[in-house]
This record gives sequence, structure tokens and C-alpha cells, in this order.
Amino acid sequence: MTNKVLFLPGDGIGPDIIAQTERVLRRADESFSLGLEFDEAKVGGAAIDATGVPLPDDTMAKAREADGILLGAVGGPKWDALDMAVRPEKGLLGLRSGLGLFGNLRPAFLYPQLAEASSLKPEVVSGLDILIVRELTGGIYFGEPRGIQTREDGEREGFNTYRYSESEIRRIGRVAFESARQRNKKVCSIDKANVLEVTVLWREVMEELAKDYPDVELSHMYVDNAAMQLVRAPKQFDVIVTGNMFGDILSDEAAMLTGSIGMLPSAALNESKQGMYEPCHGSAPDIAGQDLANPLATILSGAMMLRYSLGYEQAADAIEKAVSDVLDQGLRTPDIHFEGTRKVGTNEMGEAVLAALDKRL
Ligand SMILES: NC(=O)c1ccc[n+]([C@@H]2O[C@H](COP(=O)([O-])OP(=O)(O)OC[C@H]3O[C@@H](n4cnc5c(N)ncnc54)[C@H](O)[C@@H]3O)[C@@H](O)[C@H]2O)c1
Ligand SMILES: CC(C)[C@H](C(=O)O)[C@@H](O)C(=O)O
Ligand SMILES: [Mg+2]
Repeated sequence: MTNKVLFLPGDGIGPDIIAQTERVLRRADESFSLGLEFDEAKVGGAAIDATGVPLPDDTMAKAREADGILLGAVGGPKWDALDMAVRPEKGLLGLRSGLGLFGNLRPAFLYPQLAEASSLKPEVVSGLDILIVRELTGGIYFGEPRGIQTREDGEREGFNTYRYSESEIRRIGRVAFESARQRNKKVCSIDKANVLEVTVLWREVMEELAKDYPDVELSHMYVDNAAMQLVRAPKQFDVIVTGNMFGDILSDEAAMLTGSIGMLPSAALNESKQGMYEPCHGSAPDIAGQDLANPLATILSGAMMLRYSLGYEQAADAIEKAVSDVLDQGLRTPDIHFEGTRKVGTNEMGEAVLAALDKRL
């Protein structure tokens, strides 16, 4: 069996962080004799520049063939102002929906070495380990109708549709309940059921589903309260399940509890566990190409790919331990740097992870 890994570096810091992750994955491949086959394709702004579209057919074809996809990030000021039809996000959203990657796992785990980098007091975050399960191919991101139009009275209006079917809610709910079974057996479903009918249905379906998981405790919370609770007492959460947009916002918030958005990996899985893995952050145009980006979220996404889509638990473990080792050594990119630690660049951080991985073998 071959295990095809496709790299999609994308834009901004995407190529910087994918380069470091590729080194680490190639080393893991050699050391554990995984038999990985690597390929690369363009997406987002880089694809627009090269081909005129953000998701070329060739990229989509390679993505369909791949067992695991590792994406850097897409977008940036050069392309974001373009019409919706050609926005780089279309490339990313097209990949997610085209591959049916509805289940987005975003683990907000605080490495103890980074407690001082967190935005919250160490006692509030120490031991933090939350899994955000975000629905990724539905909700307001994809609902129709959508658009910007000029009304008869000459005023322009923009509109999107927040829509979820029962089966879409049920399948993401199952991901959350199953994940909770492997963890602390608590699911908190986050909605806005006091205002939005779509989330009244969301709540009802979660309640129905809970009957199949009597060993898991289900609770519900409105999203505004959840945003507040995440910074007040984040350790009350185990698994959070929520829709596409609320999950997008809450996962960036959760990232800061772990020290930096540069630390948060993610997996996007479909029914057959094919997956696309990416850091939760964007293309960070402000620091692109300057050896400043933190590559750890992407390296950790690579470890998630080995674990969830390719089944190489041991290699995934070794990479995660190597990341912990470099934090133990006090190495920090600027986003997680604090007094008493040593500031390093993207490249040096990648090299340090490689060296730590070698020592672990
Ligand atoms: N998955 C994706 O591809 C993805 C995700 C989010 C945003 N975007 C796109 O990225 C572009 C920039 O968006 P934004 O500025 O809102 O969000 P962003 O996540 O790119 O950046 C927000 C802030 O976090 C910092 N940051 C992000 N990643 C970092 C890392 N690895 N190391 C150190 N610092 C890091 C940036 O320097 C910036 O100050 C936009 O075009 C947006 O649409 C893409
Ligand atoms: C770039 C954008 C489309 C994307 C999203 O909103 O899903 C990003 O913010 C993310 O979190 O992956
Ligand atoms: Mg986001």
C-alpha cells in the first residue's frame, strides 16, 4: 500500500511552515519506513497567479487521490479584494466541500512549557485540553441563497443563509460523541437557539443523538456565553461541538489560551477518514517570508495526519514528543517567546524538531 501525501503550501507563511513540516515528515518516513509518497500542488492565491483560478482541476485531482493532504494557508491582501467568485477562500472551501471534509477537529491543548505565553493566568489554563469539533461543509458558509444585490429602491444588500439539515447535524454530532468517549465523556453543544431556528433544530438533534451515548454527558450553551466561558474558565470544557462559523471564531479564541494561534493544529475528515490537515491560522501576510512564523501548528497537523488518516500512531507520537522536547529546550518563535526563553526563527525551530526527533528514535 502506498500512502500518498499531498502538500498544498498556499500563500503567505504557508510555504515557510510547510517546508519545515515536509522535512519532519520526510525524516519520520525514513526512520519508521512508512513508505510515504510526496507530491505538491498549488491552491489559493498562488494558484490564481499561476493558472487564473484558486483551485485548479489538477490540484483537485491530486487531492482526491491523496491519502492525506497537508495545507499551509491561503489568502492575502493581493487576492482578498477580488470578487467572491475568485477569492482564494473559494479554493479552500472548494477543497473542503469537494472532498466532503465535514468533520473538523481543532484540539486546543496547552503545552505546560507555554503556560506563561497564554493570554490567561497560568492557574486558569494549566492542564487545558479541549477538543473543538467544528462542522466544516455546511451552515452559513455554504447556505443558499447568498450574494450582494441592489434592491428596487436602489439600496444594496448582502445576504447569506444559515442552513443545516438534520443529517448534517447528526453526522457531526456523532464525531463529537465518539471523540468524547475517547476523552472525558463530556460534550458541550454550542448554538444560538434563543434566536436562530437552525440552531433550535441543532439542539434537538443533539438531544436525540445523546440517547445513543448514555455514557457521555451532553450540555448546551449559547455561543455568546461560550465565548465568555472560554476565557473565564476554559477547563470546564472537554469536547465542544458547533457549526461552521461559531467553530471558526471559537477556535481562534481557544488558540490564544494555548499561547499562540501558531500552536493550534487541525484535521478535517470525511466519512472514509480521508483528511486534510492544516494549522488553524491564516497566511499571516505581515510576517510571510521573514523566518518569523511558528511552524509548530503545521508540524503538529502533520502528526495528526499520520495518526488519523495513515494510521502511524508511533510516528505521530514521536513527532509530538519532539515538539515538546524543543519547548523543553526553551526554544521559542516570537509569537510564544517570553523572558528566560530563546527566540528562534521558523527554520531553526524546524531544525530543532528534526534533531529532537532523531534523538527520540
Ligand atoms: N486556513 C487558511 O488558509 C486560513 C485561515 C485563516 C485566515 N486565512 C487567510 O489568511 C489571511 C490573513 O488573515 P488574518 O490576518 O485574519 O489571520 P492570520 O491567522 O493569518 O493572522 C492573524 C495574526 O496571527 C499571526 N499569526 C498567524 N499565524 C502565525 C504563526 N504561525 N506564527 C506566528 N504568528 C502567526 C499573524 O502574524 C497575525 O498577526 C486572509 O487572507 C485570510 O482569509 C486563511
Ligand atoms: C480562510 C477561511 C475560509 C477559514 C474558515 O473560515 O474556515 C479559516 O478562517 C479557518 O479557520 O480555517
Ligand atoms: Mg479561522
